[in-house]
Amino acid sequence: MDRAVHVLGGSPAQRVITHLQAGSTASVKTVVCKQNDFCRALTRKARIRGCRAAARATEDFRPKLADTRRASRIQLGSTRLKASAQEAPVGSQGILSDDGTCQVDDERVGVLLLNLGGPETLDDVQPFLYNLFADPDIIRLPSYIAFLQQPIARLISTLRAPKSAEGYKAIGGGSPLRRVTEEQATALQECLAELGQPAEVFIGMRYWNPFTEEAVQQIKQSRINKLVVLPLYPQFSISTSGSSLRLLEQLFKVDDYLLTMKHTVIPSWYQRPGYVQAMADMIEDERTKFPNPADAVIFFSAHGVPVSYVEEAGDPYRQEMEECVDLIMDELKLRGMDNRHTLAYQSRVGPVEWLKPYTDTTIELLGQTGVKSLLAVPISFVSEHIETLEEIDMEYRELAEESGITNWGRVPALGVNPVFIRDMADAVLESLPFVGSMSLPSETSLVPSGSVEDLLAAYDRERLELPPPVPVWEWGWTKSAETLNGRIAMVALSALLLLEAFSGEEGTIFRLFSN
Ligand SMILES: C=CC1=C(C)c2cc3[nH]c(cc4nc(cc5[nH]c(cc1n2)c(C)c5CCC(=O)O)C(CCC(=O)O)=C4C)c(C)c3C=C
Ligand SMILES: [Fe+2]
Repeated sequence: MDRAVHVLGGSPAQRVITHLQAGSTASVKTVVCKQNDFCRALTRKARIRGCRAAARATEDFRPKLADTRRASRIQLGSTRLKASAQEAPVGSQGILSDDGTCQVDDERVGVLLLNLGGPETLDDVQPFLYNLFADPDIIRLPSYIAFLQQPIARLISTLRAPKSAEGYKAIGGGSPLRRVTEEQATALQECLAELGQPAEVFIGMRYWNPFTEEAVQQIKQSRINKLVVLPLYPQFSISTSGSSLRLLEQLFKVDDYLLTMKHTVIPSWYQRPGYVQAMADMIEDERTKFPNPADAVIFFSAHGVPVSYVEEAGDPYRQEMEECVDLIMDELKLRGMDNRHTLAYQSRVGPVEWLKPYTDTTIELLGQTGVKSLLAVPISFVSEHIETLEEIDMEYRELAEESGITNWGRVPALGVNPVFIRDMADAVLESLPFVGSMSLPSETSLVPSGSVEDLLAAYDRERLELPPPVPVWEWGWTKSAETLNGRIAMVALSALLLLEAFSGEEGTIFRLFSN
């Protein structure tokens, strides 16, 4: 079958040569290259192969590349070398024949699991926190004080580290996130193989080992040419999947191999039937452990985000979370369980307002209103971690008991639950037809104006055929007075933090961040 080939530049000679070496027929129409030797190599290779038309066509275009290191899009002439874009990954094997056709084969599928990462030892806690707070998607500073991001991250991570370390100590001295994510990767890889789709599964953590940068190197080494990016967060948030995708975008933008690799993103998957079913199964199991299961309040506790993310920046997190809870409750109702339920947000950090209701105040309130049985369901994450093992199992359980709740239960995180893993494998299989390389010339930013819609569009040209895009979030200043007030507060906060840091006294800000 003839397939259109689009070759993007970079490490150019090698690419074209690889492209010309094996395989069979496809046609090449457009070549985007960064450097002149790309064209030179193409010419040489075409000559060696006796492909005169191709040699002439590429030679003709060489002068256009002279004096420029910027990418250029070159139409190679429709009759000699035909190509339309976005179908053949660089690195795929192909041969260019005299009529300018070249076939592409050798599919190497990869799945990149994105996750947060967590400190593995107590010594890792402060540097892990530094990486987290240095992320502009976690602490969003106005552009004119963006240069303070790193000093602020250093300060807050130092202030918070003792409290965080206490939590990690209580759960065995480190986060289980890496181990669980590795188990999930292995299970997913095995499941995909069983389903007849061999794929290599990689892990890219945002703030700790194994870092996303390493995953990306492994993807290159494995010469993956079809990549499915799967953030391990069921619901999308700017602060989690958004941040990881933004980092990935930066890494892709500066790497020619990755820039042209076919890939797609599954931005969120809270609505997938397998995930909903797996959650309902786990809730059903734990519910039966209560003396009177029908009385247990099903208490969904999600990791919070600052309210400004949702109300100013358009983060779809709260909406996706509420829909997710509704879907799980619908499933439980279908199974004959009509328990009362509630959703609250935990783990707030720092002095700003976070999504409400807060988990702690809701537990107290439920206790005050006479609730005796409570089943906690961690909803925003699929692995055990500090927020489930320490915050829910220890802090909130204690608070529940103090509030008069006598029967406590907690649904485990999904981990390698087979229904869940199978659903993730299905999600990968379903996304494969949408895998396509990026269409944008490499000098253009892949995230043109920081909107998530554009970000996803850049990652997946077929996005519109996938479930509807998440709403746009805006960067920088907006005109609303509230935003302005928020920004001013942030500047004031930064100033206070610096003042406290220099004075060496523990003031309000210290207490806010270290609690
Ligand atoms: C959906 C999940 C998560 C969202 C949303 C999220 C936002 C978010 N988190 C912080 C600050 C911290 N998070 C920390 C740990 C942590 N966060 C998540 C998940 C989400 N975070 C997980 C799974 C973990 C635990 C990882 C582990 O080690 O087990 C921490 C460190 C722990 C602590 O000190 O409490 C901080 C700090 C912010 C500011 C934020 C949104 C802006
Ligand atoms: Fe967090």
